[in-house]
Amino acid sequence: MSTVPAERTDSAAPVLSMRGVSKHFGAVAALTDIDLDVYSGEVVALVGDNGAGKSTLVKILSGVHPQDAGTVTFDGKDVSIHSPVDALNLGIATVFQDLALCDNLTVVDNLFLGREIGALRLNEVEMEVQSWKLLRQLSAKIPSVRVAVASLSGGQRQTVAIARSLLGSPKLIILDEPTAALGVAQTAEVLNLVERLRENGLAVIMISHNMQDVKAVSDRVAVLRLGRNNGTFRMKEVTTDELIAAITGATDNVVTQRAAQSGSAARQAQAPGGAGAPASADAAEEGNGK
Ligand SMILES: Nc1ncnc2c1ncn2[C@@H]1O[C@H](COP(=O)(O)OP(=O)(O)OP(=O)(O)O)[C@@H](O)[C@H]1O
Repeated sequence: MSTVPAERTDSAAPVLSMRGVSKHFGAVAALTDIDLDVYSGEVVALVGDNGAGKSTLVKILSGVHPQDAGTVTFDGKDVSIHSPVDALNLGIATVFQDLALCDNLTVVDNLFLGREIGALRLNEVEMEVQSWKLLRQLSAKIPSVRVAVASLSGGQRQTVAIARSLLGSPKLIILDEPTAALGVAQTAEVLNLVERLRENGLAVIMISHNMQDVKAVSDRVAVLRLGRNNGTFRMKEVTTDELIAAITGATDNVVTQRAAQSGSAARQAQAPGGAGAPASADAAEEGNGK
């Protein structure tokens, strides 16, 4: 298994940087000491088994839950995200699985719900023009913006939800299982859309349980296991088996090796004579590729 962490070495700063982020729910440690970087113009898949902490991480970034510890840096500034409005104002948009669309309203109405154009009298024409502009930018296949969202396919509904999140001009868009429950053609449509987001320079975090989708569209993949980082990999350099091993814990990766090595170094240092601790610590540093 690859033990090289996929940290980027280019000079651009990440748009999102999380360091040491932890979150407890009572006695449950949902996240412990999480680090995550996401750059503009890249898609990072966030994967992990059920209960690994993916939703909790996303909820911290979208202002649903505050973290207990750690820092979040967004667009070069340390930020505190106390509410969904804070997240949106910063430029972090999240499309949750339920999509939060109103089925009985049209595509235009859903896109502009709560931010209608026109103070006293709605400017329907302008909203329709803006809707088509937005959907064209995403190469979206929507038959008409005047049909009720209820009549659209799952992929088209996902498209409308993503387009809606773009109206606030976010820098980071988080997609929570965007292809869950979609057929083959609709999945392809949504994955194309994710590529458009990347082409438009957005940073994208995509939660997914589907390794095919992850491989198809991600630049990097961050694995969570039991609420901790369990490796970040460049998509081109990792096999599906390696990813599954990191998700299930079937194979140790650099993070768990490092923790084990630090533990054994500490134990050796406490042993009579204490020999070996510095060498083990060095080995751990080398193993981390630093
Ligand atoms: N509001 C909450 N109250 C109590 N415990 C919670 C809460 N939200 C999450 N947890 C716990 O935190 C841990 C991480 O859950 P989380 O939903 O973040 O995982 P996940 O990776 O998104 O899982 P899934 O893929 O099943 O959605 C789990 O043990 C879960 O039971």
